[in-house]
Parts: sequence; C-alpha cells; structure tokens
Amino acid sequence: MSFSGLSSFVKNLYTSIPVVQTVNYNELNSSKLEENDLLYVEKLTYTLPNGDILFDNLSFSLKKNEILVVRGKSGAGKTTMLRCLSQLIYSKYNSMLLMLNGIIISPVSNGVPLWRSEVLYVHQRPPPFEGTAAEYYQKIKELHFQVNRTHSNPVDIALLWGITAQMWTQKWTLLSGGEQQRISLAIAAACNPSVLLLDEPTSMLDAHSTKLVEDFMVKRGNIVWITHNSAQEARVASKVLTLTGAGQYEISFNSQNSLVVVDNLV
Ligand SMILES: Nc1ncnc2c1ncn2[C@@H]1O[C@H](COP(=O)(O)OP(=O)(O)OP(=O)(O)O)[C@@H](O)[C@H]1O
Repeated sequence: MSFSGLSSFVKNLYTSIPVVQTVNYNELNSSKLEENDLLYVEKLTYTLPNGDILFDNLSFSLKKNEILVVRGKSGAGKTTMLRCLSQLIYSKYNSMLLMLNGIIISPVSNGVPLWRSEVLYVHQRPPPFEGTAAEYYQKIKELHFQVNRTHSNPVDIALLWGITAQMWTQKWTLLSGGEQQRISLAIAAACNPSVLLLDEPTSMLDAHSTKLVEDFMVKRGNIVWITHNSAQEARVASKVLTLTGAGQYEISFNSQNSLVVVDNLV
C-alpha cells in the first residue's frame, strides 16, 4: 500500500501553515477557570501577513456539555480560530487551558501532542487517503499521541449515521463526500477527545444524516462547531460566537431558540 495518502493526511492534520507571527506563550493561572469550565481561552489574536486582523483579544470558555457555535461570514477567520485552538497553527497570544479529569493542562506545560489529542480538530473536507476507511482509522490509531488512548468503536458510531460495516472495507477515494465526512466524524468521536472542534461537519450531508449526526453530537457535547446554517445553529448551540469582522466578535446565548446578545467583549 502506498503511504502517500497517509503522509498527505498527516501533513494536512499536523503541520502548520507558515507561522506568520511571534508566539507569546503566556501560561495562564488556574484561577482563571470558573466552575464547569472545560476549555478556557484568553486573548487569542491572529493577524494575517498583510496586517488584516482576523480576531483580536478573543476570550471565551466552553463549559462542560456545551456546544459553542462559531459563525461569521466566509473568510472571517473561523477555521483559523479552530486551528489555533487545536495548536495546528499558533495565535500571537497563545493562552488556553483545559480541565481534564480534574487536572488543568495547557499546551505550554503538557505539550502540543497531548493538547491536540484532547482538543481535536476535524477538517471541513476529509483529507485524501489511498487505502480503505478501516486502514485510515488504523493509521490514526498508530499516531503516537493516539496509541495509548482508549477509543470507542468508530464503526458502531458511524452505523448510527447510516455507514455500514462494509463501507469501511471500501477504498476511501471511492466513498462519497458525505460518507467520508461521517466516517471522519465517527473516527474523531471514537478518539474520545475532551473537546471536538468541528468545521462545518455536515456540509456534505442530506437532512436526514445531518439530523442523526446532530443528535449524537448534542448528546456528546463539549464541542466548538462552525456552521453557516442558522437552523442548525438554533438546534445545537448552547452559545454562539460571532466573528463580526476587523477582529471584533460577540458572544450570545441560545435561549429557547432566540439568541440574546449578552456580551460584546470588544
Ligand atoms: N497563513 C495565511 N496566510 C494568508 N492568508 C491566510 C492565512 N491563513 C488564513 N488566511 C486568510 O484568512 C482568512 C480567513 O480564513 P478562514 O479559513 O479562517 O475563514 P473562514 O471564516 O473559516 O471561512 P469559510 O467560512 O469560507 O470557511 C481568509 O481570507 C484566508 O485566505
């Protein structure tokens, strides 16, 4: 089997696009965490090489079981933000904490590999791979920061979403975009990260499959979820982070399907 697909996959997942700014590793004090905080992020700032500010002093927390929806117009910086959260690229002010089984971890103290396995980014478009779906999962399990993790069975998860066991033996490239998307999501969920970062996770799915995935993810919680779909946002969001442009943002809470802006932190 050729590993070029895997190498491209791993490259895609775990190497950065060029770092365009000096990273300021400020270790946060655990006193920043409030009750039930799972992920705490402070002053995330990202400036493009041309000087455009994507987000500036972005601070928020994800509490246990919450789903934080991220929205904003195309190019607002949503994917870049998720990639910063997973330490695939680095924000200028790189300060975040995770509460893991009562222990506080950070990328600075505990290392980026552990952080990435706990704050797991799922790509908007499934990456290329030359083997079968089962081989794709096998390679992920062999990545050094997944080897010692307890995984759930992704086949069982994907079955809930209409992916048959037989599809796992199918060549990855022959699967439809929606099948690849569901399998990628099932694998990510099976890795049992503390936080899932989902980048338009149902963009290739029909309404029925979308609902099945949403139901599973809402039960799971602990997700930062990019969507352009306001109906989906209303169904899944506990709160909403909107990148409003020029580095600004606002956070609102989803209360009985009506969004009330409670905090404009800029
Ligand atoms: N390293 C980089 N160098 C130059 N431009 C970059 C870099 N990284 C991101 N960008 C630009 O930053 C902007 C934000 O990109 P990003 O993918 O985060 O947007 P998005 O909000 O997720 O968009 P969409 O909704 O279309 O997926 C885009 O204009 C993109 O071209």
